[in-house]
Amino acid sequence: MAGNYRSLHNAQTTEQGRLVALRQAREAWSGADDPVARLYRRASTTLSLELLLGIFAEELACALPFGQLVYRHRLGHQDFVYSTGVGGPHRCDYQLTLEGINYGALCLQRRTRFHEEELEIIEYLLGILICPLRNACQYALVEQAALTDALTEIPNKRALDMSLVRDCSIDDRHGDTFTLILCDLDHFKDVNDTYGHVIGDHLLQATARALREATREGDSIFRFGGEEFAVILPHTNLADGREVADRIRAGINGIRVPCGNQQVRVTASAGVASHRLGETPDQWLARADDALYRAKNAGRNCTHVAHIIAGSETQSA
Ligand SMILES: Nc1nc2c(ncn2[C@@H]2O[C@H](COP(=O)(O)OP(=O)(O)OP(=O)(O)O)[C@@H](O)[C@H]2O)c(=O)[nH]1
Repeated sequence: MAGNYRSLHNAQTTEQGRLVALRQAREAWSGADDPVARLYRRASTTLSLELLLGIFAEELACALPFGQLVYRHRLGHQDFVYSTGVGGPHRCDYQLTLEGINYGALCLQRRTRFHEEELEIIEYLLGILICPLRNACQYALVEQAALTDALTEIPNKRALDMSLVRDCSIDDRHGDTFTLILCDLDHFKDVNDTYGHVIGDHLLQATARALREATREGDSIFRFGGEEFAVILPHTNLADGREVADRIRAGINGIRVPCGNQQVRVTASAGVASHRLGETPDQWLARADDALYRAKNAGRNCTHVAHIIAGSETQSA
């Protein structure tokens, strides 16, 4: 009995000792104020690549002076670039890999050369960065997939909604002109019914390419619904937006999808609306949709614009 009590007592003492040691280790770690402990702590607080690299740059700057940090990585179908500071003639480059997978390239530059012990510090801190960096890259890919249409590989309706909100507020704050084009393939149901969904899918993919070709780098294209696409043109007024819509429609008219001994082709209708100050994303979208509706009613294969004349809204072909 006495032996049992002693071993129970010893076990409790050991448990308590472990707990105290863990507590002390945790307090020492969370209270430590060196770049290594801080980088460990801070890097685990975010899945944002941009924030993570900002944290890394801050902690690295506490450990050694550098002029510029540039990080580049191809994430899915987008290039991600983070850059901070001003460069110099001396540089060190790192290819960041974990378990054989590439997680981008990081380059540090400054005016004086890097010493051996400084390179060791950089490599040590990169060793801490790599796991959180992998998590952030994977998160960015998931986020990208959630905003991308799987068939056409262009941004989807969710991405359009986010863009409309952002562009409305930029216009309201800075008076920048944004024009929205809604573009819908004509009688697309007939294409599917006559030639099958696979041909329909090829046409949708070719339409996304035609949109890309007819627009500029700074313009944004989206698959809005089944056979409906949207384009947002920054710094563009209604008249120029209309021209772009016609160029897009001409591009779509030029698509030929081979099916047996036939070439399947399609036309498109478009509705164009420029954002008005104070207008909500839904109101802006509704005006473009209304213009598109009128283009369809006018016989399709044409562009209609929404605009205001003396306080009342009219459409023009
Ligand atoms: N192949 C294919 N078809 C799709 C996809 N998404 C939607 N559709 C088809 O697009 C067609 C849209 O038909 P409607 O809304 O009647 O429009 P429409 O036939 O183009 O007629 P209008 O727009 O009035 O000219 C339907 O047959 C949908 O099945 C897709 O991802 N792939």
